[in-house]
Amino acid sequence: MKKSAPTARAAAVHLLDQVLGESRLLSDLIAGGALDALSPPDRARAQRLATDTLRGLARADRLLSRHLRKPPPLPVFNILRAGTVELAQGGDPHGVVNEAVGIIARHPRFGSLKGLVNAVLRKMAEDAPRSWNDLRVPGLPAWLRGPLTEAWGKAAVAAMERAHFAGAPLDLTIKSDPEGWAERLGGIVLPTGSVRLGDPGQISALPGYASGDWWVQDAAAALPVQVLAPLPGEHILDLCAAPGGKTLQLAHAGADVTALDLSARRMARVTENLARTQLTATCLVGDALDHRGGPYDAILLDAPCSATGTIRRHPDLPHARDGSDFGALIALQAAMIDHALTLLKPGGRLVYCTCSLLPDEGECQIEEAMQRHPGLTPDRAALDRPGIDPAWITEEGGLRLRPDFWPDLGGMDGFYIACLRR
Ligand SMILES: C[S@@+](CC[C@H](N)C(=O)[O-])C[C@H]1O[C@@H](n2cnc3c(N)ncnc32)[C@H](O)[C@@H]1O
Repeated sequence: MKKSAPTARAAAVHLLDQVLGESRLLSDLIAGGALDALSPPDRARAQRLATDTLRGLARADRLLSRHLRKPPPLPVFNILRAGTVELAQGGDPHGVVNEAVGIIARHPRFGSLKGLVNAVLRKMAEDAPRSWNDLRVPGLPAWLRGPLTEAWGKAAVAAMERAHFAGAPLDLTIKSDPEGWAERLGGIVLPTGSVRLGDPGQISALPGYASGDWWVQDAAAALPVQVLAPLPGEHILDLCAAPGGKTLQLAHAGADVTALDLSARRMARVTENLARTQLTATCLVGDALDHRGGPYDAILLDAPCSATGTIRRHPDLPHARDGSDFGALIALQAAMIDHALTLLKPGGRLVYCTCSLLPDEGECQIEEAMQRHPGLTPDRAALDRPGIDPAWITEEGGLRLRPDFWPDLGGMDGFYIACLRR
């Protein structure tokens, strides 16, 4: 018998099973082809439903707990969770309940629980739209909430949790004429020059995508290159480059860019992005710690990190991670800073950044690097850029960005950025 084509809802539930059951990240699952059997609009729907469900998981569980004596097996629970979130968002009860029942009916082990799914989701059809907004904003897990509260205080963490729950708009870095593109795409120009769109729909269908006039990049993620301030013809090493948003900025500024990343699969994205935007860079696959090139006028080190600054867009992260890899990442970041300094021209600049909210991956790295390397100094003047609030500048001379900043504009990713000179 021919297997029926997967639906967006079934694919979303399967993603949830893997994030919550196997601690897999959505980005890895999607890059590994998890949604390839779907049409582009269904792919977008499945991804949206999975991310919305992960964002609202605590609320969905709270509502469901009123009608479940104990948590059901994970695949059943996830169908109920996704259904509850869809219903809370105003999904058509008939369509949501029927398809959820159909998905569980086809499940090889839990098909017999279709009656439960039907009964509970019918109750959710009444409860969820009515009660959803009265429920508490979902909090971060203890492993992350603890260190963040220690660093930023309770009120700031509560504001971050609100920002995580609100999700993220789509930001674009524009080659030229941000005002014109903002008008064309129905967005706004942010104080730092990025263009922000509210509800963009299918990104690849937007004007300017195919012609390479812009690329997707959170406004905070666009700042490290603004701080580095590349000049035409400068030799610049982009040490952890993929998927390449910052490589594109450097190349667009006219720098002679060498872009390197450990992952061949992710580096292929850099090559694709360069081709689409008609920009050039030398692309290398390899370990940053083994790279022997230069000396370079400037180096951008966007080091691998906990990515805790990107939870607005990646609500799977708190569910799929537990912080056990932080120690190894912090050690790798320090080793990368030390190695990058060996590749820099005297007087050259190293911009270090991480999309992390943890001072151990930001402020502390820079303080410790300056202790290890006498003569290394923070370039505070480099942080004096349009749209950068002086209140974001830290004691040791870096820039701390948080998701709860720009609350009226829709927030920004969490980042730490410092420009060092030697
Ligand atoms: C934060 S991401 C970089 C994002 C990128 N700069 C951008 O703007 O699109 C970190 C990158 O570091 C890469 N990476 C991890 N370990 C590495 C290593 N030892 N050498 C080089 N790259 C590494 C990962 O593959 C990942 O692409």
